[in-house]
Amino acid sequence: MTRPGQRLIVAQGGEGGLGNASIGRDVHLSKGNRQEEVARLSSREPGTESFLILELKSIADVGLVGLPNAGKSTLLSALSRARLEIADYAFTTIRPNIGSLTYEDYLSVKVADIPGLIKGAHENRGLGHAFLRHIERTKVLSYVLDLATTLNGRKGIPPWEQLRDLVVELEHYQEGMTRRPSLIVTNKIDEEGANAIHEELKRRVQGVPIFPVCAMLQEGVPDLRVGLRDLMDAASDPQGVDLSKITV
Ligand SMILES: Nc1nc2c(ncn2[C@@H]2O[C@H](COP(=O)(O)OP(=O)(O)OP(=O)(O)O)[C@@H](O)[C@H]2O)c(=O)[nH]1
Ligand SMILES: [Mg+2]
Repeated sequence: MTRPGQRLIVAQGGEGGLGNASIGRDVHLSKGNRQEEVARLSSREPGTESFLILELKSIADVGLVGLPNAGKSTLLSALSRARLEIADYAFTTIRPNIGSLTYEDYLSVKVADIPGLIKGAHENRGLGHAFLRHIERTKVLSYVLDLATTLNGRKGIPPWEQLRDLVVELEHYQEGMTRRPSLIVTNKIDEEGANAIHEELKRRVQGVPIFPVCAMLQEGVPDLRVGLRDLMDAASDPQGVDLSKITV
């Protein structure tokens, strides 16, 4: 069900059968005749039964995907008025958050922040990839990459590998999912050395727009808002991320 007020019959009521109440009190029948009359009035088709498992799929326009700690929740807070839990450890977000981004012409775009994905999520590593159902129907994907994972001697996953891992996981979840209009957000551009990593990412990844931001200080966020809007409106010729266009 995808629209408010939508109706769906999940179990059909029975046909006929008027019940005892339909036999007037003033009708005097012998016991035998009464039973016959009750049977006659009650007999028709029984209703159907069904057992339902309902699964909620959030409906958002933009889905933020990224490794844990990339800054997805910080970015959603910067884009919208959502106030979210943000912390310096993996898997801070354990359920999806939705925030609204409103443009000057009052277009409101819903952005979903889901728990971080890691390589092997489709084999249930990390929190698994069940959360991807919440971004299954988004129009636009925004990959949030962390520029700081290898700075200051850290031994994290460089952003181009983060991107490749995310694309692989999304494709495992649903083939063709990464073909929808996409952009890349390179976060933590404020960190020393992040600019060079951002430049390297631009050399290694072709075909989708890349927006450097510092989600924490909301820098680069206005340009990102415009970029998201362009993809929503399909202003240019939007593309998804193509694995063959990532050099790792
Ligand atoms: N230097 C810097 N740190 C940032 C920036 N944005 C977020 N952070 C920090 O990165 C850490 C993770 O931020 P979150 O927004 O919780 O990251 P997340 O991607 O939602 O993480 P999960 O919910 O675990 O998947 C926090 O300590 C943030 O303060 C940024 O622009 N610059
Ligand atoms: Mg989070």
